[in-house]
Amino acid sequence: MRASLIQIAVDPDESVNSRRERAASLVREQRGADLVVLPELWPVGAFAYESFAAEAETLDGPTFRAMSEAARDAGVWLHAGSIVERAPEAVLDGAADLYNTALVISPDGALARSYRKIHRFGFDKGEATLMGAGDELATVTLPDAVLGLATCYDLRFPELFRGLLDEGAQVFVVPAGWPARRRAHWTLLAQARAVENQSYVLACSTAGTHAGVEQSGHSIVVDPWGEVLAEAGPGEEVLTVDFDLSKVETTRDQFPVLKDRLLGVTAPHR
Ligand SMILES: NC(=O)CC(=O)C(=O)O
Repeated sequence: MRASLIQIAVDPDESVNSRRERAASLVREQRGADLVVLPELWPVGAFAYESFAAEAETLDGPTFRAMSEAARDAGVWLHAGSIVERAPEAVLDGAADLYNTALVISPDGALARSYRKIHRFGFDKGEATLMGAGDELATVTLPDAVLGLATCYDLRFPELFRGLLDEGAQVFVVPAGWPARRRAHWTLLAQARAVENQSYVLACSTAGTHAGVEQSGHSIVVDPWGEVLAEAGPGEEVLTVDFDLSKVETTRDQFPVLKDRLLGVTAPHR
């Protein structure tokens, strides 16, 4: 499989519309990739809390439309990162208004799956205060691979990844707006999730600085043995990597730790 991770910069001197157009042209340049990945909340910036309500959109809103056209033009599967979703059910009493929602788009431009981030970042109160929590695991079956979806802070919660593994995931895709000051955790957690689940991890962060938070960049691709196959630098960059999906099965066969699980096993593993 060939994956391209678009580590787009989210500096505040660029408008959301301009970044959307730029992201769409970067996606169009990835023709030939099997999967293209954008980061978390790249239209607005993951820490730009004061802009969330104004930039919130529905699942068929401007980001989806721009990304859908770009995916179709390039003929690629696109994990379009996440958007601030304005939820249609918010009119119901007590339902959350906003969610941090990831979108996966098929090469014909259709929305194949959305995923509402389950673990909201609560350390600075922003996301956890402003957004609702998702409550559903999400996998997507591509022609060659089953993707498991997680977003940013989710990377710290191994039980989410075990749940995705039990639903058949072979490749975890993790868009993020990860802060540079915790970059050591980013790399370590991506490798840990890969090793413990004998799966690929494609983790795509934003670059740049917004709302006073320097973003880590350093998007990373880790194989099922925990080896780093490719890692970006700190700035805007497209990280393209070819990887062999059969390594998931060979790793699970040759070093069958997943067969030795005793606790919380909900599905058999080869
Ligand atoms: N912002 C996040 O979702 C996660 C994060 O910053 C972390 O360190 O974890």
